[in-house]
Amino acid sequence: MSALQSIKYSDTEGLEILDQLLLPLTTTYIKVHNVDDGYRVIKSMQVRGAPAIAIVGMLSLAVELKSLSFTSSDELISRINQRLSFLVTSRPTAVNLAIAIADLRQFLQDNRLLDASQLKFKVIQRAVSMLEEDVASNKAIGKNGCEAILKHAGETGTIRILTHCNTGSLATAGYGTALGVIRSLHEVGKLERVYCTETRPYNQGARLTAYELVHEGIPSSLICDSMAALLMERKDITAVVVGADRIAANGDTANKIGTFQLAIVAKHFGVPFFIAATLTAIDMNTAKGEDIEIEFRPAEELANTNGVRTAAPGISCWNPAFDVTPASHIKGIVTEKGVVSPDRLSTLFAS
Ligand SMILES: CSC[C@H]1O[C@H](OP(=O)(O)O)[C@H](O)[C@@H]1O
Repeated sequence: MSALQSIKYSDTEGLEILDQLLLPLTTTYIKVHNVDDGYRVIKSMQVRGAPAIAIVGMLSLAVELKSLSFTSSDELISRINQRLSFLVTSRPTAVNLAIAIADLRQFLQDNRLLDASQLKFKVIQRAVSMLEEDVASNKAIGKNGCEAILKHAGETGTIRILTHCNTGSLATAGYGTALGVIRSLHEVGKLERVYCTETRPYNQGARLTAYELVHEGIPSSLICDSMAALLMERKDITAVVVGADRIAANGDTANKIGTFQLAIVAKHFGVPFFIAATLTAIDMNTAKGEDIEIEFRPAEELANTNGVRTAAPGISCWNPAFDVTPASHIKGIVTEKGVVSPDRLSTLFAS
């Protein structure tokens, strides 16, 4: 059965995103007509996941440009740069969108001599190509991560994986990063069971990862975040595999809140901790984890569940959406180009 599709794009139908705030009980697609819509659905987390954020952001620019005409490439470039400066402020921690924006700005500079219609066509083509490129990258991540975990496990029997948040088809253009590794292990018949954390307060695990795993019949169990230590003590977990929103040059990794404590518990029990991410989540311009901006989300997202107040009225909330796992707690970073230790990220970019 095919995985769930978070992003739909066609030349004729334009751009639609699956409203992930309503999953898993309601499946509703929302039309995105321009960058204002793109910014809104990203900031509200109707679409989320570092790769999906980058793809929807760039496709929202593409659909906006298709509705406009320009008299010169200078006018086109000025419009695009102004919209990109707005779009990049939608969510600060994940770097994928910022990298895609920086790459597009360079592309515009390098191709500023093209006429407006040629340049507009190429900008739209770049955005559309991100969909296929992301799926291909995720499948390579899945293969590389599967091989690395089986090698660590000594290829004997089947294995048990713990994962956090949602890093599957709902966080990407398809297949997923950490969940792509899990899919690959399942496809080769080596996955005994995957445990997914609830991932409070947005519940990406309980609502989205569990949805993907059940949808595809992958053997899985849901745990709440506070059960992770007992799980690793009692269930012989082979490895922890999670995603990344921004990997600093020294290998420190920002990911969904709760990742850092999983890494601490994994280190305590000697369970290898893997990050799975595309190269576009690696930010070599940010030296270390403490330099990564952590997004804080509205108190209501912590105090409420499905819009119903659960916390005592009047209590204040501290609601960071991410934390940073130090490189010292990470065994390997799984990418589409291979698996490296956190201190060898630069080798991924060597020509
Ligand atoms: C491959 S998704 C990467 C990353 O994005 C998620 O954050 P959010 O749901 O807030 O967008 C989570 O941290 C995933 O690990």
